[in-house]
Amino acid sequence: MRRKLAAGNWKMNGLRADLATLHTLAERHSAAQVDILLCPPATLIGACTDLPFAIGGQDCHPNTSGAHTGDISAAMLADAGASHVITGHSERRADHGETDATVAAKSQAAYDAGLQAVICIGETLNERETGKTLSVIDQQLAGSIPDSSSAANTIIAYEPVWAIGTGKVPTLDQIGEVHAHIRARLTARFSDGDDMRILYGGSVKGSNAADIFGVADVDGALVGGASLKADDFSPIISALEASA
Ligand SMILES: O=C(CO)COP(=O)(O)O
Repeated sequence: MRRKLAAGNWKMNGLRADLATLHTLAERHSAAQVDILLCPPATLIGACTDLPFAIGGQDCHPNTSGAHTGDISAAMLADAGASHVITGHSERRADHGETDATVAAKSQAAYDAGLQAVICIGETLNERETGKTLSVIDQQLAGSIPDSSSAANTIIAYEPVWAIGTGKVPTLDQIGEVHAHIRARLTARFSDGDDMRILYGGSVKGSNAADIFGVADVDGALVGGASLKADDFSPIISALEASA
């Protein structure tokens, strides 16, 4: 049985004053029947460790240490109190030229430091409109997920690039098609592939969460904008609990 997961990705947002949001969420959801993961900017990880949620980084370097100014290793995230790290987010693939091989190396670094990786994949609008969605997903799954992945160390996030921050959401049938495809690939490749969680991400809101969580093989959400405010994230967590 896969436990449902509500994950928030704060991206490059959040100052110490915004931690109040997380304390409000903690008051409302400390006894949640689902897992909750928050990925604040790295500067806030240390200030989040007293919260009743899992805490994650948003990126890590593939190497364990060294001359990489401005980068953060997986071991540093773990040392600061994180248990998870997002790898291969489309914003990093686009802004920093990360390839599938980079994402696989970062995910392996996460495992080596004892972190779970939330590995992101998803097609662009052009790829969807030209009928390439499933082949892009196949390529990303094959290239971004290390052979050492398991349900214990890996969560997959399907985030169509065109749905991120746009208010556009695939139809439920489109989400279902991609999640079923990912599930089939995971079970074919990994002995515990049926236990790996697959999150949907891209313009998830309180108003569409229940419908999305009703789709087969959607084990939760990776939420950007709507995770920044307690009043926006809270209904998503509640919808996930109701679907569990
Ligand atoms: O990129 C996302 C989460 O990683 C999704 O962002 P939005 O929820 O803001 O669309």
